[in-house]
Amino acid sequence: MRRSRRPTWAACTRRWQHELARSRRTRRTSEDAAVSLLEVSGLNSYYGDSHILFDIGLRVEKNEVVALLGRNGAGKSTTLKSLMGVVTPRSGSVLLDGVQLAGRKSHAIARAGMQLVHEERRIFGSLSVEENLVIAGLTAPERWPLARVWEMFPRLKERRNSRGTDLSGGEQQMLAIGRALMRSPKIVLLDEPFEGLAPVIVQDLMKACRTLADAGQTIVLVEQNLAATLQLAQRVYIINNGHLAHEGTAGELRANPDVLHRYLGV
Ligand SMILES: Nc1ncnc2c1ncn2[C@@H]1O[C@H](COP(=O)(O)OP(=O)(O)OP(=O)(O)O)[C@@H](O)[C@H]1O
Repeated sequence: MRRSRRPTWAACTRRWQHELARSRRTRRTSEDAAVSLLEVSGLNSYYGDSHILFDIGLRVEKNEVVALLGRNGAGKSTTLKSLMGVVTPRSGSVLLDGVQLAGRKSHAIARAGMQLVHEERRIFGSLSVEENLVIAGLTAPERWPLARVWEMFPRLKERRNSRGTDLSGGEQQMLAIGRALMRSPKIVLLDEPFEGLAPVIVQDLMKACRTLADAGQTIVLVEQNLAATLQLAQRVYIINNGHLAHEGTAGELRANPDVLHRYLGV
């Protein structure tokens, strides 16, 4: 009787394998939960002697749209430029998918999977839409097929043979975003994509950004258009005089007139 109650060797092995698999599953889940796609901490940036960003910290999860809001001159664009290495932060950490990017050159940061769409768009005016896109993808380690950009921005497909200078402001902005996407980025930083565009064009572009977000593209958005921002973003950070002043979901911000008034003047 006593002997029959003892577990067999095979039963021990099965139990051990089961425990091992369970611990692996648990470990993978907790690691995934702990590490965001982008983790920024203690970021300090200067222009010459002027201290512009003070200990900025933020996180962005994969597939998330996160917005940076704040008054003019608050430091939003400088934050994007500091992430992208256009401005070299004096201290702090920028981890993309666990890789440290702070202090690296922009081209290395681009190769690591981050793309900044500048406010001034930076497209080649003398080249066609298609040429602009193909050139953008040339040196990328991975790239989107053109068909995927056409799918995201059907308007660009219609204008594929038009020169950059012949496009409307909204089309140029689509092309600038399309150029970033050609490099198959893990994260796209959009600096004021709706700036200077007519409301009807903003609606078109918003639709395209929504499609992009729904397709799982991770985005950090800096934008003055609060209504558009709160429609697109799931979470929001407010920067005030170079300091992080507020963090929350878009819904929480909408329901918080005090914060809206204090930091955004609305
Ligand atoms: N190249 C530069 N040299 C010196 N100071 C700069 C430079 N660019 C921006 N600044 C200053 O840094 C501060 C933050 O500017 P930044 O452009 O980051 O603000 P922002 O929140 O993006 O505002 P905006 O919406 O007006 O662009 C401002 O005081 C601005 O005058």
